[in-house]
Amino acid sequence: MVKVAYLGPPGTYTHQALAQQFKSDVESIPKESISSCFEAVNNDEVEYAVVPFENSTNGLVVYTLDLLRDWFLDSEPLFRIVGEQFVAIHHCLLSNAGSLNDIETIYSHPQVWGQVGQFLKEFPRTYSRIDTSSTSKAAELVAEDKTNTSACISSQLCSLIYKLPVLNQNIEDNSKNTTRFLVLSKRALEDDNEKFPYITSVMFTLKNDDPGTLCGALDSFRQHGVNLTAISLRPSHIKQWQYVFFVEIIGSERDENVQQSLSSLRQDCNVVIVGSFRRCGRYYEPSE
Ligand SMILES: O=C(O)C(=O)C[C@]1(C(=O)O)C=C[C@@H](O)C=C1
Repeated sequence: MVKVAYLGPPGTYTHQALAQQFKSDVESIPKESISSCFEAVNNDEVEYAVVPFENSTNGLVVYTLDLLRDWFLDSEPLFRIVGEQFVAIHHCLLSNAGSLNDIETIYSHPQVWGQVGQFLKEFPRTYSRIDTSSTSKAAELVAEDKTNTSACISSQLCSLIYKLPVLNQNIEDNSKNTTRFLVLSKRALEDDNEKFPYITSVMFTLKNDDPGTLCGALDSFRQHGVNLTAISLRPSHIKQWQYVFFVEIIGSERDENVQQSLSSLRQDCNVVIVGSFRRCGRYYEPSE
């Protein structure tokens, strides 16, 4: 039986990502925050943790990016990103209210508001918006509310778990709305799908701010024929206006051209490899 931590309580989209990744013989352990998922994997309470990383409509989950920076920038922990999952995200409005006109408060996770902008713009009345630690926490709160004037934006699964009627479904702006999740662990996942490429996730800071340093850093990948597919940045928290850059490249850290590109990147940058893992097949078809 493998123990896996996830952002709880039960019914989150992260819980669905976990179920997609670990099909049997799994003990799912809900945590109150993404940061407790990192801690659980670091202190061996669990073998794996699943955390949200980015959404196709609303972008990066900055909490996760900041945790990666905080755990990896100074000291490399024993765990890494060992896999990814993609979940097709279809949001519902759940409530015990008789109609939308009775709803005074809507609860959801902060990542969600930007995914359902159109639905909320057309909402028939004014309401207060309250952020929760997850979409299922929102459902838990609405289920406990005896006034029947609150609603949550959560998954269809939450309607079953928390016994809340679905007032509206598929309220996401984009029908292809998808969230990407990361699997963290001290040990690799079984590598069973050789037809998909490897992805390597790298974090770096610049050693100096001379003209061309950042450009040269990125050119390390081009020089060695490595496909750089994503770049994001966060404040480094070391020095004012210094950034930590997160990049993703196609290829395994064991590939010769990846190793060469990383050694040329190291000339002007402090570099940390955050993970090197097989691309998940759902990247191509998230609802498969
Ligand atoms: O609250 C949840 O259900 C989560 O799993 C978190 C989360 C996120 O952080 O992006 C995951 C998917 C959705 O994009 C909305 C929320």
